[in-house]
Amino acid sequence: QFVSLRQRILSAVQKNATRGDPRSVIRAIDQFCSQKEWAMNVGNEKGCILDSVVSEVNPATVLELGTYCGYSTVRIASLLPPYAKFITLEFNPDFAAVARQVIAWAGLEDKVQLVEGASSDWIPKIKEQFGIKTFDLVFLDHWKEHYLSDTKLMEECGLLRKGSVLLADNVICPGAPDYVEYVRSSPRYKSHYFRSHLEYTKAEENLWYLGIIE
Ligand SMILES: O=C(NCCCCc1cc2ccncc2s1)c1cc(-c2ccc(F)cc2)cc(O)c1O
Ligand SMILES: [Mg+2]
Repeated sequence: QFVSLRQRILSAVQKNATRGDPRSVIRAIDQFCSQKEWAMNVGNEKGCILDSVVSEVNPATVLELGTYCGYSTVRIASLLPPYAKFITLEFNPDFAAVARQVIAWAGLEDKVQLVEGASSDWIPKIKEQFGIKTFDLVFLDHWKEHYLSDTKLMEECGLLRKGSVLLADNVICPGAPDYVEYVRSSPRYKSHYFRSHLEYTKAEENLWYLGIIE
């Protein structure tokens, strides 16, 4: 019968990755997506940039918007200090179900809280639900047309502080032009981009780095 792409990604992890070894989980997904079928994981090229930003920020609190199969969730969680609080939001319950199993296979289920639902519903509830004051790092990889509205919502909810870092995937492809325009023209942000390519392709892409300065 029909097996969904996300199920095939999970099977590739369970077949080719070692339980409790996050790097082998990442490698298994990248091999599957570059050799068998494209999928919208952040991928290894942008993933290495993500790793370097996580390592540099060394965040105590992290929010990921858009879990998908948990590929970037595993990359981030494997680099966090033991006391860190990491929340990842996923809207699609089928993606969330696969991501939970991928995160568990990597042995990182205790480092991440996967929350199902829409970012616009959850962002206003994070402070009281999870006892988090502000986020040191936010990785935006969900609906591209919600990057701007959700960034403004996080500001309004007091979830961002001076020094918070926002890292956004896909600002070129599929693109988040209103977000880029807003953050580039705002005095509150120091922004720059990392040149890269769309996952598993040669298409031009950037990761957009944002530092909150006020
Ligand atoms: O749409 C993308 N990613 C978001 C999926 C939306 C899932 C959501 C999560 C969530 C959580 C909380 N609230 C609301 C939401 S909505 C995406 C698409 C491409 C792409 C690139 C070229 C193509 F030809 C075709 C697709 C590449 C990427 O790296 C992506 O990230
Ligand atoms: Mg993406």
